[in-house]
Amino acid sequence: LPESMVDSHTDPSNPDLAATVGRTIGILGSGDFARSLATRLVYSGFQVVVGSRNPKRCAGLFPSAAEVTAQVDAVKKTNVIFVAVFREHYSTLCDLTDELAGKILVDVSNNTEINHHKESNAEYLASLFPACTVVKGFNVISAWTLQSGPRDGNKQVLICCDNQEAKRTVAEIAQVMGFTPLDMGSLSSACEIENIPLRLLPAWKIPVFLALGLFLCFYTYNFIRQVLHPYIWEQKNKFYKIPVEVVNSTLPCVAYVMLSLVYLPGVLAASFQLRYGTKYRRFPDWLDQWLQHRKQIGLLSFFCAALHAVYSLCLPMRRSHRYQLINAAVKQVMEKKTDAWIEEEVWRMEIYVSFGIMALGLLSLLAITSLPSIANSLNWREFSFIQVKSIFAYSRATHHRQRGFGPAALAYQWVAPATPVPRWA
Ligand SMILES: NC(=O)C1=CN([C@@H]2O[C@H](COP(=O)(O)OP(=O)(O)OC[C@H]3O[C@@H](n4cnc5c(N)ncnc54)[C@H](OP(=O)(O)O)[C@@H]3O)[C@@H](O)[C@H]2O)C=CC1
Ligand SMILES: [Fe+3]
Repeated sequence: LPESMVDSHTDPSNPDLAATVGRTIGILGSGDFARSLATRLVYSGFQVVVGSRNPKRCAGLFPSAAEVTAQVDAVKKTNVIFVAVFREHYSTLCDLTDELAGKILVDVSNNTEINHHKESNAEYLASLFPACTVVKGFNVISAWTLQSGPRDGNKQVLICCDNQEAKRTVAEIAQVMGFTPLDMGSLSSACEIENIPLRLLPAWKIPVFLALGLFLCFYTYNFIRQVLHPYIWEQKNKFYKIPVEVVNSTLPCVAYVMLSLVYLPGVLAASFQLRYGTKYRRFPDWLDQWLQHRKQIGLLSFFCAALHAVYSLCLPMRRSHRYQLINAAVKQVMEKKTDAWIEEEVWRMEIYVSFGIMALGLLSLLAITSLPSIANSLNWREFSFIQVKSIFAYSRATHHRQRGFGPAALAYQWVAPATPVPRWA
């Protein structure tokens, strides 16, 4: 599992860090990534030397503090070299084999497809230059993030390498640049790191399909009840309900089922542990998966509830509603009734709306506290206070305290994952 390398290096008076600044860093390539990297390195206090096949042509594109020369010259001047070149062109660097021997090569490359090649780009580079130490890193950072600085955008730089010393050096450089290095272990993790920028919201796939499936089921049911049934049995044309009313009665159904699916796996996990009498036994895979998707399911539930609130607010805006109101008024006049007030109906509606607003408020609180930046600012008790006690009775909490912070306690949470995952996931 990834272990943050930050802790041992956060001290700004760290002599290792001080030694990194002022050091010369080499970059091979003069493309977008190389330019952004050079800019950031120069800002961070490093000497930069860029090795290009055509130094004259591209020198103007780099900050003036960076030296742009031929590849061979650049390589000779430094021990740490970022290879900002595409994998397909790695073999053209083989002319530099002698000059590169014994140096640290940082592979920053990405692929266009998941598992496109048999071996990762970094392992391929290492096989081309066996006398070098290859470190994988920085590929999860875009050229844009490098240029604009780590203030906005992803801060974590995932690093892996077989050599601890080289990995430490690159981690220190990343840290001086303002990024947060994250140790991902040996070079065999490179494949995993290279796949990260290519993944499309991996944790959201199942929850989104679940929400869509539920929506489809409930929509069909509501459509049959509110539109098809009156049409067939009473010959009433209620097709105008399709875009707003049917959708609006479907959304809360989806929201409720999704919310119950957030809490159900926790109960199942607790029963599982009670049944086996231990918290040290792994949950079955399906339950583990389910536990890990609770945050996304919860946020989608909140999304449906919020949409329902907006739809409901807009109901009286519709023309159909206006016509119905006028028709009812006309009918009332014809019947010579002057007062349509029904006390019971009035109270029902007032209480209904009030509860709806409060429910949405509570759900917003759950959703907001599940965001990592906010969840991190709460301690365990505060977090469980909001996540658990706002939903469950107090007795649950005493149960947590007896069982400690084991998976059973986690199981009641909306967000705490069953297995720790790196923040970017
Ligand atoms: N752009 C981005 O946001 C990111 C890019 N990366 C990675 O960084 C690397 C570089 O990307 P990027 O800068 O965008 O790409 P570019 O196409 O802009 O630059 C590639 C550079 O490679 C150099 N090069 C060296 N040998 C060759 C060769 N034989 N044929 C062609 N070019 C060669 C060229 O520099 P010269 O002519 O001076 O030798 C060229 O400028 C890639 O591996 C990419 O996956 C990773 C993360 C983000
Ligand atoms: Fe409602």
